[in-house]
This record gives sequence, C-alpha cells and structure tokens, in this order.
Amino acid sequence: MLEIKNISKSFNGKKVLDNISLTIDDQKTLAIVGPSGAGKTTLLRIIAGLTEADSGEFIWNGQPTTPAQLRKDGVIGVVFQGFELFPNLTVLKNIMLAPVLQGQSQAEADKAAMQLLDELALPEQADAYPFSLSGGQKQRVAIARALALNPQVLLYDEPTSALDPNLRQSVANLVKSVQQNGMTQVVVTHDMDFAESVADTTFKVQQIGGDDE
Ligand SMILES: Nc1ncnc2c1ncn2[C@@H]1O[C@H](COP(=O)(O)OP(=O)(O)OP(=O)(O)O)[C@@H](O)[C@H]1O
Repeated sequence: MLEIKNISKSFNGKKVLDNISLTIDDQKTLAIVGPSGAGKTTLLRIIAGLTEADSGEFIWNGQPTTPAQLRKDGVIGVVFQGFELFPNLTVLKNIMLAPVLQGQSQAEADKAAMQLLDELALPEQADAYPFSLSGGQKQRVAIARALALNPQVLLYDEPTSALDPNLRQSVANLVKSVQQNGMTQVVVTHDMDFAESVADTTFKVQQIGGDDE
C-alpha cells in the first residue's frame, strides 16, 4: 500500500497541487480524474519519481520513503502517454531493453518478453517495428515493456488518449486483466467512462486558481 500525504506542487509560483492525500491500495486500480490542467499528470509524475513535490510524505507498506527510492527499487512502473516506444528497436527489443540493462541475461529477458507478448496477444509482432503497429498494439507493447520490469505498482498516463474511441474497451479489458494478475494500478484519465469501467476507486484532482503568494 502506498500512502501519499499532503502533496503540494507549484510551477513558477502557481500552485497546481494543494495538499493532496490519497492511498493506493494493493491489487486495486485507482483512477485519478479531473479537468484538463488540474494537475493529474503532475501528480502521476510525482508518484513516479519523475517530478519532485514541493512538500508531502510517501509511505510504502508502512515505511516512509520517497518516489525516487521507489523508482530505484523498481517498485513503480510507468506506461507513458503516447507510448514512447523506441522507434529503431523491434517490439521484442523494446520490451527486453530495460531488463537487460538491469542485468538480466539476453536469454532470460527474451523468454520473459515472449511470454508477455503471448499474454498480451501480440506474439506475431515480436519482430515488428513500432511504426508498423496499430495504436492498440502500441499500447499493448508499452504495457508489456512496463510489466517486464516486474513493478509492484503500475502507473498509466491517459492510456486511451492516443487511441480511437473504439479501442477504449479493449484497453479497459487489458487494464482489468493486469489487475486480475495481482497488479496495483493508478490510471490518470479525463475519460470518466473509462475510469468507471477500470477503477475500484476514483480520486478527483480539483482545479485550483490563483498564485502562491
Ligand atoms: N514542467 C512544468 N512547468 C511549468 N508548468 C507546468 C509543468 N508541468 C505542468 N505544468 C502546469 O501545471 C498545470 C497542470 O498540468 P498537468 O499536465 O498536470 O494537468 P492535467 O490535469 O494532467 O491536464 P490534461 O488533462 O490537460 O493533461 C498546467 O497549468 C500546466 O501548464
């Protein structure tokens, strides 16, 4: 369980997040929703250790920690908006790259990546390059790449925003099946239907106005 307490963040004197507290429960999916510009992506990036909060506390399974530490320990994985696949690497290499850089053998990483591609119904695409994939397939590869690092908490930034509306349900099914395999998940989305279909709980980020001073 990851507890987040009293997170605040300003950019250039403008407060974006004001004393946000939330709990991410094990093996559940939490949707972070709110209007455009409210700070959903900022909150996700803070949890991912990619942006530093100005203040606040993080408690992982009862122990105080920092997102940077959780990231270092491989606790948290991220599926980025727009997938951010490496265009010059095949699907298989996209998935294997980080585990190999972390010291896994090529053979082990290859086997694990093929298993993930099987689970995500993409085995034929192992040798394809990202440009040749559909949006839905790219999303699956992005999820496989994050899962390859065996995170305990998986964060998704707007997983449906780069996809046709008709793919929304298939991404929702995928997110649900990852949860059924025991993953704890946080999904940032402005899509309330999607949030309702995947989430056990929903956290709403309020839009705040005015300056810090
Ligand atoms: N690195 C940054 N530097 C300056 N301002 C930033 C930075 N990142 C975000 N902001 C500002 O913080 C506010 C919240 O942005 P954020 O992307 O977190 O919102 P969001 O709720 O995810 O929006 P959307 O739904 O449109 O993606 C915006 O006003 C944005 O311009």
